[in-house]
Amino acid sequence: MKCIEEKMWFQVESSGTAVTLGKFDGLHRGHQILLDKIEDQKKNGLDSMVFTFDMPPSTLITGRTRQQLNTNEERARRLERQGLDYLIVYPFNDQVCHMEPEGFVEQILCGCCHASYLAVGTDFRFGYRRSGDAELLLRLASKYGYECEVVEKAMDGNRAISSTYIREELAAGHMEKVNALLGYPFTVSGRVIHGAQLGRQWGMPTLNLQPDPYKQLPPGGVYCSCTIVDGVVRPGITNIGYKPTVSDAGIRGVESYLFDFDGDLYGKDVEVMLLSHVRPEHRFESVDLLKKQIASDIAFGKEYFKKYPVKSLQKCYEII
Ligand SMILES: Cc1cc2nc3c(=O)[nH]c(=O)nc-3n(C[C@H](O)[C@H](O)[C@H](O)COP(=O)(O)O)c2cc1C
Ligand SMILES: Nc1ncnc2c1ncn2[C@@H]1O[C@H](COP(=O)(O)OP(=O)(O)OP(=O)(O)O)[C@@H](O)[C@H]1O
Repeated sequence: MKCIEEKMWFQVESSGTAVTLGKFDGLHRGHQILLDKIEDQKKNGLDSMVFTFDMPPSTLITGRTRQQLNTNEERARRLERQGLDYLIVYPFNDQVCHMEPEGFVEQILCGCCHASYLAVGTDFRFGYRRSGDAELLLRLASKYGYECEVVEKAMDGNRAISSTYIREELAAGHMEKVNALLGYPFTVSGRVIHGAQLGRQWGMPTLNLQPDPYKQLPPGGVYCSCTIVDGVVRPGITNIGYKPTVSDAGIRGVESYLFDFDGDLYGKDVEVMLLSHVRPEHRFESVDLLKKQIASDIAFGKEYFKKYPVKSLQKCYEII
């Protein structure tokens, strides 16, 4: 996958691209319909392209930085695994903000990206004050020589699936719902760092991650999880939080105990899939009480995985 980041003017080598546009935070089931559309255009000799911005457009306008379902790195990695040819992470600056919609189509989509096919959802907006929409893209199609497909929103009952909807469910810790809306398990990725090594002394070595500050996490607590280590999906149990019983550093981390695993993971890049909320994190009166509780969390997790098909997660990881 070719990634073009932070460049306002460029020319892709491809002579014709199939492009989908938007923020694509989460790459949820609705986004997946558009991704399938552009991949399908490969049969017509086009290269697939996702055109997105380096930060959500609302950030520049509201001045607030919102946490995301995916970090930009996670989004890029996922798209690359899916076989995308081009990822454009366009700078979202004042000049772009003030661009008229037709100018954007002519200069950027056609001029820089060589778009021959566009796929967007019905509510797609672009250009100055969001004045461009899917209808305009359809109207300009013959003038600029591209084909445009406008896709109906994928629904969950009577609510459209959107990144906003999924962020709400994630904030409530409803992992089953989050994962159903995404179409794959929500993951937190990071490099394994050193913890206080207490877990090892308790006979329960754990891997610790320091998640990206812009990554939205579910509420602190214990989750049944699977961790991808060197491409292998391993079941376990994860605590997200501050370890208040043993630490007052106030640093939120992600910590996983992998069942039936023994190995040195320091420095490795891993991904933790969060599958089901078990309980909130507590400050215990003593370390002994915490250890007892963790033993019971582990027993609970092992029971969970007797019912949950880990094999399907391995498959899901290999497909995406
Ligand atoms: C399944 C699980 C549940 C945990 N629950 C809590 C908790 O409720 N409260 C807490 O203070 N720490 C909790 N912890 C964090 C422990 O305090 C931590 O694992 C221990 O201090 C070892 O940390 P270390 O990796 O830095 O050595 C939990 C850890 C795991 C793996
Ligand atoms: N449920 C859906 N079904 C089909 N297409 C969708 C769906 N949701 C978004 N899209 C389309 O995917 C592209 C990227 O969407 P984008 O990420 O900007 O929106 P979103 O998921 O609705 O996020 P937000 O909640 O932040 O508005 C757009 O073309 C959009 O119209």
